[in-house]
Amino acid sequence: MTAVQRTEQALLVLEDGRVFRGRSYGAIGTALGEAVFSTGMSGYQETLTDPSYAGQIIVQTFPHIGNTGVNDEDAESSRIWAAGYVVREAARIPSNWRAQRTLDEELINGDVVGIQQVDTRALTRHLREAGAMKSGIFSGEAATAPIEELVKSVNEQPSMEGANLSALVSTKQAYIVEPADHGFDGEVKYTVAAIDLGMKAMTPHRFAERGVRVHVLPHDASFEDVTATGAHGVFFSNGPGDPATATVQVELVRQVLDAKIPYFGICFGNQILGRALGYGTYKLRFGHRGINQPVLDKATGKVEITSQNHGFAVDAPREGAANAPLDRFGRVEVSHISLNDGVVEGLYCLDIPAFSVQYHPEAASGPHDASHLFDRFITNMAAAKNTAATTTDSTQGEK
Ligand SMILES: NC(=O)CC[C@H](N)C(=O)O
Repeated sequence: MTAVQRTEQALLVLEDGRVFRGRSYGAIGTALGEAVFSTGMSGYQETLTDPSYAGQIIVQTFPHIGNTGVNDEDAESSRIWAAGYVVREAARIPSNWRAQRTLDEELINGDVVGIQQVDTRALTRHLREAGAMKSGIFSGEAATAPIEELVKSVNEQPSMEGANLSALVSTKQAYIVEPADHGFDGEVKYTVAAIDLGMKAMTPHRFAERGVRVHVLPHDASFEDVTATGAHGVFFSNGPGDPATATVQVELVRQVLDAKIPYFGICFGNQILGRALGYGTYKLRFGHRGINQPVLDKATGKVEITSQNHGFAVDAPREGAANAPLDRFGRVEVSHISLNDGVVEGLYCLDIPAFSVQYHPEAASGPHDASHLFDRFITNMAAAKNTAATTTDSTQGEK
């Protein structure tokens, strides 16, 4: 592993004209995206390769990044999806027995432009007050242009509000994740159809290790594609972009709910369930990103420390059960709320087998407090399977 001292000048430019100066990190050139901060103290490899970060420039609040290098096992997808990367101090020499490359090399290999030596505390305070905003990193030749020109190009990029990024990150082809390949050697009893809107690799793994076969389907899968898999339940993944643009997916979820097929959604999948039920979604000022986000489970009163990465949220009433705006779906409860700011972190349907969370129970990286939600989904699938079996038996009996 080579330790390179980087000396090229780099600039981080925000849409409001504020400029932070630093040194280059990773690839040299220009990166445009929405500047957001993440409070995770570890797990930078998983963060960078999480497809939900497409179109975003990540600012790490933890001041020393790259300490444990990068390995071939911890990536959450086949590439870095973050549009750019901002750190205070980049580790020059990683130290970990699993490290295979430096993070600097990995950013260069992925052609991801970064910046180091930035006062990330000042930057985070600014984003916290002013909100996530359009930004750009410019290094090498690109950093020599007049600041007004850089601010202009930052402002000309499309906004995250209204962005539909599912086609960009989703698998082009359906594929199957087999429990046997994930350490499970029992009988496979359940099949899940997982709609990939930018799914992290750990998610199908969490199903497979519990003996659930996962048919991963592209973002535009139809209801027929879903039923053709013989799925006992339908899962919608995390993913980048504005949930207000997920019209195709919202329609599919409504068909799934109408058919009373068990549904489980994570993050984008929570926002899509919210919209399918008739609620709106809105953009948060600066979002929740990190692996130390406290959430209250209202049913048990327990607090889960969770992994999160979202800039939008569902707008639903937080007190008690109420009929969904589309009342054919019956009663809905906001099941989880953020203990930092009261934002909706989960939805639970009382009359149909559907629930979702805004955070990441697959936890890669992050604490495993919420992994029991995968078991809850399996319980819902078991109940639906039993009901189907009983109905079939009694119909046969009547004949
Ligand atoms: N991780 C996710 O699924 C993010 C969902 C959505 N793109 C948001 O920013 O809120």
